[in-house]
Amino acid sequence: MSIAIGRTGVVRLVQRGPCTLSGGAPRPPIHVVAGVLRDASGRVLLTQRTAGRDLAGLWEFPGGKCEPGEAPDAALARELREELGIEAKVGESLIQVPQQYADKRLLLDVRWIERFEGTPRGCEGQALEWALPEALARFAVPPADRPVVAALVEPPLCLVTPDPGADGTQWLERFERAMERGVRRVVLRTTTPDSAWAALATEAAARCRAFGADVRISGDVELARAIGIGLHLRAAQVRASAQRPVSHDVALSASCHDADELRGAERLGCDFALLGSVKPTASHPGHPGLGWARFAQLRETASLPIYAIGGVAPDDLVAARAHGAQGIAAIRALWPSGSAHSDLG
Ligand SMILES: Nc1nc2c([nH]c(=O)n2[C@@H]2O[C@H](COP(=O)(O)OP(=O)(O)OP(=O)(O)O)[C@@H](O)[C@H]2O)c(=O)[nH]1
Ligand SMILES: [Mg+2]
Repeated sequence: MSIAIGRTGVVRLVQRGPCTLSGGAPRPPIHVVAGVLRDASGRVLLTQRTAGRDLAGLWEFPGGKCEPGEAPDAALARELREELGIEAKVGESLIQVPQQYADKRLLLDVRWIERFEGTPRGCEGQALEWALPEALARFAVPPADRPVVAALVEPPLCLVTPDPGADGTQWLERFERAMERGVRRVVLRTTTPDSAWAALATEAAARCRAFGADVRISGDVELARAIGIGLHLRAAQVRASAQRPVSHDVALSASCHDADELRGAERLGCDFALLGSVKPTASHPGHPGLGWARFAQLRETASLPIYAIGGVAPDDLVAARAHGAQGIAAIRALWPSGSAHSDLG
């Protein structure tokens, strides 16, 4: 595996095989803790890796390796003292990203910094930049940091729509209610694509625009073009696509089940993937689900943001983030029931 800087400034992994010891056992990950420091105007601190170190020149969240026996909170407070000259109160976890590099496996454990004393400065000669979250995408970052940046700025929930059935009006009402309850990313999907679906999807896309939500259509390049929204590829389409099916100014994402498909999604320049099924689901009887440990292993091989899908609900968000997921994607768990008072929960 080698590392290449892509068009978007994100550094991408070029995978040539699993990162293993000569005997074939995976190397244990290096536990790296990093902190998200914010200033009064909500800007986030990035620091630039200095010349002569791995990933030199790239921008990262300040932090470093846990020493043997050292607790992660203490390690992060020590790193921030050494690197920035501040005393920091380490807070909750943002995301834990397992990531394979050419020469090592990493667990990038990112914590919010609740508060700090002192003014951060580059004690090791590193450059510092405070950037608004929406500007973070402009920085060239290591592969493990791409899911971290996404966790800071992109929606944690992704609704995949259920079939509209016979009552399109009711479907649209429920769709709007999902938006009202905070869904800000949608994959419009049906198993019965027809002209009624095209009309409904057009309506749903207009609702998304009104709510400022990101929206893509599953599987149908022509319909995506006609409505003027992003495209979401089915896993079989990822496998069948030699090149990106839409131009770079059209948002592209994909559904994946394994490492090959994740690599395919990354190769096509998808900005996120859905990976599952994580848990057993009623729609796939007899399929045990990947489980969180396998989800994290697959997450390691790619650097794009990945939502967990399949039997998961908003209750699973903490587990999802602890296994490197951007969040959870769901049909049922994000689709409001008939009662106007029931919650997404
Ligand atoms: N601190 C930090 N390290 C990161 C990030 N992303 C990422 O891939 N890494 C990788 O994590 C590894 C450990 O980080 P580090 O080099 O800061 O470790 P350290 O502060 O203990 O420094 P040292 O080993 O040079 O003494 C490096 O390989 C680095 O490239 C990030 O956002 N922050
Ligand atoms: Mg460091």
